[in-house]
Amino acid sequence: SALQYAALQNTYELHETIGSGGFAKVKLATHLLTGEKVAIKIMDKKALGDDLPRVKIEINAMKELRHQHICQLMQVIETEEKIFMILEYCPGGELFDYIVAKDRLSESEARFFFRQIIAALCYIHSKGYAHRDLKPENLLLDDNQCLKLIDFGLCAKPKGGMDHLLSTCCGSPAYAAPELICGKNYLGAEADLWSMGVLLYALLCGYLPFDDDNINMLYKKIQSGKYELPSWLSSDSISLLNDLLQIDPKKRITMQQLIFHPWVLKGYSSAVDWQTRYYFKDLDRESLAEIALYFNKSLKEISDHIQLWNYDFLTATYYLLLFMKMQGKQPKIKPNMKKYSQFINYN
Ligand SMILES: Cn1cc(Br)cc1C(=O)Nc1[nH]nc2c1CN(C(=O)N[C@H](CN1CCCC1)c1ccccc1)C21CC1
Repeated sequence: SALQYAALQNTYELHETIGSGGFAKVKLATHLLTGEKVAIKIMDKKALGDDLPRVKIEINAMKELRHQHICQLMQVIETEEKIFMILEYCPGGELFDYIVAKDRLSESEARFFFRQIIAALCYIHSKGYAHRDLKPENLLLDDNQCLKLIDFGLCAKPKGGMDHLLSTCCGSPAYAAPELICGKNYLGAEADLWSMGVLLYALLCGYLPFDDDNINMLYKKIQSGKYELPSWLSSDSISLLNDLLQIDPKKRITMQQLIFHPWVLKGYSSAVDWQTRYYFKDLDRESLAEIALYFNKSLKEISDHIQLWNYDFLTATYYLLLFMKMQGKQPKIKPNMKKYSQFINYN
């Protein structure tokens, strides 16, 4: 009911549900000040139970990660019963559905997407995180064929850095690395690279390399490391799949080798440009000025507030104005929203 979401009053207008998973649902919404679409992930704290720590892990990770191929977290609202995560809206839906609709992708289209996936994971690993739940359902398309990675609820940031061993067995079985499913300690980055191999196979073939309705049979297939090579696969594709789907993580290709692999470079003049294009050293003055004007505050007051990055309504407004600018739109606050300014308590 409308009352349930008092926390979003005067700031977002909610529309239809666009996704529902176990303990959460995602609704399309409009950020009223800019008119921009956002996706709001709504979780009930009671229903979450002992999954609540996973949400905190996801929120803390997403606050640290800013990259053109990661779905941007813009605001977090916590009430007695609910947690709301306001995230970037991706109007293209899941990569999973895109592959299903096309049956399978051509080698060049698979390469176009796989280079984006490499960029996202290379960036995440460089920040000390492993995603651990890579699959086409967790890669969304925006409105110009760009992929955005989501669902960081299973990610790990080992205390001792990326060469620190992990032990939790998690993620989706069909994408899980052999060392992960047999309970050994493993390195997050190496497990992500295996999942990238499964993902690449899914892009190129339209089905999974290891699949079985019986979980134990599935595990045996994964641990065998044997998978079918359909006739349409090129020898370059076969060689890259072989490098990624190595059962022994120490024989598996590393991220540094992957970004220079011949298959990844084929048809491109440069290696994967994995660094983030989001520049936050200095804040964007035009966006700050727009906010200062609207709330009748000084540029310095707004700039100091945004620098706190406390993921309140102002943080979301700043992100959205910045994204509008990146898309070549005027970063403007809608004039007819003037009447709301006195109601909006933005933190
Ligand atoms: C499906 N779809 C179709 C169109 Br058109 C747009 C979308 C769409 O979902 N767009 C979209 N933009 N931003 C988001 C989404 C979906 N979305 C999601 O976070 N979607 C995930 C999807 N997971 C994949 C495997 C299990 C659940 C989700 C997580 C919990 C509950 C429901 C959904 C965000 C918020 C980040």
